[in-house]
Amino acid sequence: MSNNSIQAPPPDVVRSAYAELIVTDLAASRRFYVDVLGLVVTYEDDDAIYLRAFEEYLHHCLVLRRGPVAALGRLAYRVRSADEVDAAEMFYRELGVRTERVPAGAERGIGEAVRIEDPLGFPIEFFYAADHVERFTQRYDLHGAGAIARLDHFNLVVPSVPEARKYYESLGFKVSEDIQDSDSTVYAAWMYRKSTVHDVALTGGDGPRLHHIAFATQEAHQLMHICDHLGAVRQSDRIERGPGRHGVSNAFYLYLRDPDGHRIEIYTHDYYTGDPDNPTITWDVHDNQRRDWWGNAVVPSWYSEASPVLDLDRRPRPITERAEAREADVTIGADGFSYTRAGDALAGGGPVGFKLGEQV
Ligand SMILES: O=C1C=CC(S(=O)(=O)O)=CC1(O)O
Ligand SMILES: [Fe+2]
Repeated sequence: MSNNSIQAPPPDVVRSAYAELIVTDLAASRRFYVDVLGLVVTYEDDDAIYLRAFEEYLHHCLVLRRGPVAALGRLAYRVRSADEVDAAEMFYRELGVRTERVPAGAERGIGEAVRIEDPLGFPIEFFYAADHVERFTQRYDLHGAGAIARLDHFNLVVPSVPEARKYYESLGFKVSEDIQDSDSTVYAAWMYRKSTVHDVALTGGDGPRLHHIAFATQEAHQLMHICDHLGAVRQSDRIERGPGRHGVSNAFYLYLRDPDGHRIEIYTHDYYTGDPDNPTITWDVHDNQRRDWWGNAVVPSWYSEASPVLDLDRRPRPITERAEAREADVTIGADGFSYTRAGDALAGGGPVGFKLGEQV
């Protein structure tokens, strides 16, 4: 995919702004996202629930829409002005991907927008105008102990991380961190427009698929409360990975699976990346602490499972297999208890690379 011939400038993306998830049981999803996660309902009807987090004043950051098959309906980036919606239309028409202009209200609470099937196969919307609603930042009378502050990022499963990185760099995103190995295979990358570690993460795998949507909290104890709440309602099986401390991003993290299996990350305390010379951190795929700073295992489902994505006609996108090595196949760190340091030779000729003995 070459962008050499593109004349039109890319849209000025501010941040990841909302996602639309297709869910098969709206009531069950409501019990998870509202009753457990505590997201605020801006609007709901029989077909959809519009949710926002406590620091947000736009109409929603998440749309749960009832449908026959659980999938990603749309990811939306907010751009800096109405003119940038025009820029998005010009940029993508020149790029030659499917591009549609939709009127204000095509999505409740959102103004005029441009929707595309991006070069990576994802359904993306660029918008500026949106309804403002009450911001509950200091409505501590409404916050639960697990209060979620805002939407933070999207994590996308893509067959080629370098190809996806090049596309997002053409949109002005910069890389904060990535995971490589000694032959320069790239397994993952984190890219940003807002001044944090990422708005979008690229995870090497069969795609296009949605790996997860992440929400930020102010404090780590809010993640713990969500775990305690899930335990109290006997839904601890919604906890897939964590809580723990990431190596990449340094964020405290928790991964949950919603009633349809969509993965949701609750995430806090990453770091500032806003200076122009913010350095990129590259992790070795064999570093046991890259994905969990404490060296805890990454459960296999975290590498293998993700949500299918729909095209603009709401049909599931075909999946392309990753051609390069897969992290779960090559890593010797933070995955199913393997744990080795370069040059290790365990005493007594035992298996090299297992923490606490071989567990899988
Ligand atoms: O947001 C993230 C930050 C870090 C990590 S990792 O597991 O530490 O690589 C995963 C993640 O992409 O979900
Ligand atoms: Fe994440």
